[in-house]
Amino acid sequence: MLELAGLTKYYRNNAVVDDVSFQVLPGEVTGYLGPNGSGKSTTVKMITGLLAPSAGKVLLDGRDISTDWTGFKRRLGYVPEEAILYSYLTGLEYLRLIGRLRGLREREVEQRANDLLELFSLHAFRHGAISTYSKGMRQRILISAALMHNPDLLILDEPLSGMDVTSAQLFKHLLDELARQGKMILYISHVLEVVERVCERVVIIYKGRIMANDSVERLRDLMHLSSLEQIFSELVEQRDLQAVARDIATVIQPGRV
Ligand SMILES: Nc1ncnc2c1ncn2[C@@H]1O[C@H](COP(=O)(O)OP(=O)(O)OP(=O)(O)O)[C@@H](O)[C@H]1O
Repeated sequence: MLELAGLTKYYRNNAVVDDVSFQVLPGEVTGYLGPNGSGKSTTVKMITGLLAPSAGKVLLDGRDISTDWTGFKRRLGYVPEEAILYSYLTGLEYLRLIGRLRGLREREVEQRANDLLELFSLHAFRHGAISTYSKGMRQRILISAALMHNPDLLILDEPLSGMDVTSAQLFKHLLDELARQGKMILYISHVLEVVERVCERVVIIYKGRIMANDSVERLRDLMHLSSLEQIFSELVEQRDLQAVARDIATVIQPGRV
């Protein structure tokens, strides 16, 4: 089990992640949902070791991950929000590189890289440079790379961005399958409909604080609302979007300055 315990990050005197605690259980896809700027990526950066927390800790199976980064990273598969890839490598070369860095045996590297490329419909493009790939293809390469070493913890930051409908459906089935195998999966998104379809449990964050942590079903029951979108707008203060849209349209009018 992955556990966040009182995780906090201050920038200057401002807590952008404020006492965040929740668990990611094996066999479940846990959604981490919040609007832009709510603190999702900052939380993920603390889990993956890219940022040091101001307070709190992250535990994997009861052990503070900062006491054994190497052991933790061996168990982690991470799909970052921004695709940072060696774009001059081909898809196959990239997966080989990742497999070797992950310490897989050469035969395993070849087998898994080719199998994943095939299953993600990238095999025909395996000898093309990643720089020539579309956004959706890059995303599928990133997901393949995260799966190469068969991690038991997966952290996926907006993994569907740029993916077409078929790839997205395949990905949803894949998450179900990986959860059934007992993996821990944390799925970060600001897209409500996606989280609702993909996750059993959802943690909602707003302005750095947890607003809700429950199963999608229970949240619906509690709030007597049918969709996560309605629940979300109940939980977090919504700006008057129409008024903001009107203001934007007004400020760009000629003759205002
Ligand atoms: N290095 C930094 N210095 C100061 N403030 C920061 C820094 N990084 C992030 N923030 C602020 O922290 C808050 C949370 O940002 P974060 O990127 O975690 O949000 P998010 O939920 O991931 O948003 P998005 O959905 O847009 O990716 C934002 O208000 C952001 O401006």
